[in-house]
Amino acid sequence: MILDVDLRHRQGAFTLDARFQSEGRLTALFGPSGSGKTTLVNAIGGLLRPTQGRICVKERVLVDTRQGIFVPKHRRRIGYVFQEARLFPHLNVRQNLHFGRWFTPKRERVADFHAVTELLGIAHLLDRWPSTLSGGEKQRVAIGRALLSDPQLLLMDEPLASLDEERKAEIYPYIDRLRDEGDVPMVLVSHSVPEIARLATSIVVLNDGRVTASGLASDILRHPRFFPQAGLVEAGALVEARVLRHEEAYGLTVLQAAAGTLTVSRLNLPVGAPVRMRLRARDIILSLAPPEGISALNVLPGTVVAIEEVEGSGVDVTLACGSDSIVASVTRKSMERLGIKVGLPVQAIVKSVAFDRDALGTVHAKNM
Ligand SMILES: Nc1ncnc2c1ncn2[C@@H]1O[C@H](COP(=O)(O)OP(=O)(O)OP(=O)(O)O)[C@@H](O)[C@H]1O
Repeated sequence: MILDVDLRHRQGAFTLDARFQSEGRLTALFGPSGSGKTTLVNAIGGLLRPTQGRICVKERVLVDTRQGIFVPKHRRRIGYVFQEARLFPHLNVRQNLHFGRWFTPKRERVADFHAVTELLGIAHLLDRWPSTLSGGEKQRVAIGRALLSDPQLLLMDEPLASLDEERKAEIYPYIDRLRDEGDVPMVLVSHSVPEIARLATSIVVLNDGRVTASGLASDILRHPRFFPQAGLVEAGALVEARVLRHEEAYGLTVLQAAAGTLTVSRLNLPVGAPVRMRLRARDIILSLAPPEGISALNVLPGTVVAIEEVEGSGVDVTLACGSDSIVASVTRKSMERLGIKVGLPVQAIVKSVAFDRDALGTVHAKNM
């Protein structure tokens, strides 16, 4: 288990009461402003002492108030990256990176300077001064500095929040690589659904100091009800696909997912390239028969596997489409009119596909 947290902490009128476990290589802590994300990260990092509870990172007990254990922050081997890069202005990039190693005992230094700078694409910046770097470059150096301290875990508290969309898109592929190729698990605080859909393998949803959901990113993102603050706008299923072919004459790309094929605006990706798509629950229309005479190109056959009532007049209908699962938000009235029940075969008409592309961030292909 990478993270095992069960803690209570009071600060003023606010109480954090958080319990979750995560095996994720990148665990996103998601929730609205004031829900307790930073408080939780600070408790894991040792910047605050929780009133009560237990925190384990990779099976190592960092806090156990019952047993009187509280490992001080400099002994936790946890790297921190904040919203602002906080580089030392009087040190160049190389010196800033070496500073990361300063507090790690020599025998415990395993992170390879060359490998880290290559992975983050900062090897050509080593002699530059922080003031000459872009926001995205500064954050990559800050991540490198944290990694070179040989942490057991990397905590990132909204590291991209102060960057514009273009700079964020520049950093995403590096975080993808760290997640997939590096050996340091990460915790990312974020309140951006597209960001966590792009990066997270596990998600912990916080609301008003409590964990309202936690689990695999693909499971959590399917359910609109876990994202009340995002409304139904952002939530949806994550579906992996590959570029099957391009239809140049129409400016379209056909993607192959387990659920079927989907046609979207021409993507600048080679045939065979993997794409992670988000099919938002509110962008799925259900039909009992294969639709005819409509302009939508994306219709996926599926079977209803679950129906969940949500607040208000809505219902979440989960479909199995091949080995993918897709959620549609429909009104209770539509559900009754169509006679939707578990086991019923239906057609999911996908109005719009949101997906991520390296270096381009999230793109929306509408009304295909
Ligand atoms: N030192 C403190 N004393 C009293 N209350 C505090 C203290 N620090 C934070 N709080 C309160 O605790 C709550 C949780 O704050 P926290 O910063 O953890 O939220 P957050 O989810 O990280 O928010 P944001 O996304 O805005 O950074 C807030 O209501 C905040 O006002």
